[in-house]
Amino acid sequence: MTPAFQMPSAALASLGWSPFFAEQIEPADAGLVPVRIAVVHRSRLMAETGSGAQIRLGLQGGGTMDFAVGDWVLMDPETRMTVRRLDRRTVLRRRTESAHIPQLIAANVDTLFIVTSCNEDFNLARLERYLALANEAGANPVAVLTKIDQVADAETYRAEVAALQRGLAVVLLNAKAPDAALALAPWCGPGQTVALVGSSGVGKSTLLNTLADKAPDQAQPTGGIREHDAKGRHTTTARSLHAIAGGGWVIDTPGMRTLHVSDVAAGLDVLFAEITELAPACRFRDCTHAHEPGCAVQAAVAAGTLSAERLERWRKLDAENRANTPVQTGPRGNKSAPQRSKRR
Ligand SMILES: Nc1nc2c(ncn2[C@@H]2O[C@H](COP(=O)(O)OP(=O)(O)OP(=O)(O)O)[C@@H](O)[C@H]2O)c(=O)[nH]1
Ligand SMILES: [Zn+2]
Repeated sequence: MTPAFQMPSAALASLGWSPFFAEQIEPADAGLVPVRIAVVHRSRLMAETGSGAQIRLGLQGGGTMDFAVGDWVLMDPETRMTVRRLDRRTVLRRRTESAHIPQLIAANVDTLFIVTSCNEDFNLARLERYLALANEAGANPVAVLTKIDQVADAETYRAEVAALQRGLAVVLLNAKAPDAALALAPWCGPGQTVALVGSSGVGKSTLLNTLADKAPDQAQPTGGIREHDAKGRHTTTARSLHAIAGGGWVIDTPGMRTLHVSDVAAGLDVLFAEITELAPACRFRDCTHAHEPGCAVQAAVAAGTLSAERLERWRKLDAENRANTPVQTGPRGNKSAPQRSKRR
């Protein structure tokens, strides 16, 4: 009935629609229209339709908690009610200290720009936290190092960051320079969705404004001119989907003070692949790579092929992840930290 389902229009494709979503359409969905969530407010949703306009979506009971910016939903075009959400290709989420349920950050993100500055914010352990999040989400991580104009030796950071994960792309830029968007162009383009994450003040809003090529009156306030609330926190906390000049979509996220890891076991395995791959050679299947005899990981440290600092950072993140991740099954329910996974 709706031609969009048989053959997605160019507009839908440029909005990020792909066979992954088209395959979820069932005969019973005839007449419904796919739209993409652009803003999630407490009690309402705004969506992009592919025609350039945002519309307000109605909800069939329940709040907006289960929706993330970037989600695809099927809408009844007459009532503009949300009928159902399509399965996500990727999903970024984090558990805040107080929340029992992981909070949704963004959905269907192809590339995660992990933004850090070459000055105060620069920290390998912090980058590893974001990498674990990206890996777990299924998004391709790209490390974006800003403020290269403020340090003398920006290039020296490149190799350190690239070594954090196999195949990791690293981009160095001045977020305020007009050519900043050019450096990120390989990951942007029609149908591509990127998200910006990182600490407060590293240049995410500056990059967003460059990418989205916004008129000054529509621009996201940046650190210099931003208002703060009574607690001294930034007031811009909403995340939203913005069109990128030249194609693609960018989702901004509020600056995160501390990213606690949880629910990222698979993400850590990808990040620390060199450790994950050595573990099967350890004598004990549940080796903690700390003091056990016959530990292949400790042997690699002794041989100089694995740095002790890297192993220590793995240990810390792995322990934090286990402590913060509730057990899904088992008689004790959500009470205890999981047992060591059997890696063999
Ligand atoms: N010199 C220089 N200044 C930058 C660069 N990137 C950002 N800034 C400045 O740093 C300050 C903070 O930048 P924002 O873009 O607001 O940082 P943010 O990451 O969006 O911060 P939150 O919104 O709090 O998460 C602003 O004054 C920017 O102008 C850069 O590459 N070089
Ligand atoms: Zn071991």
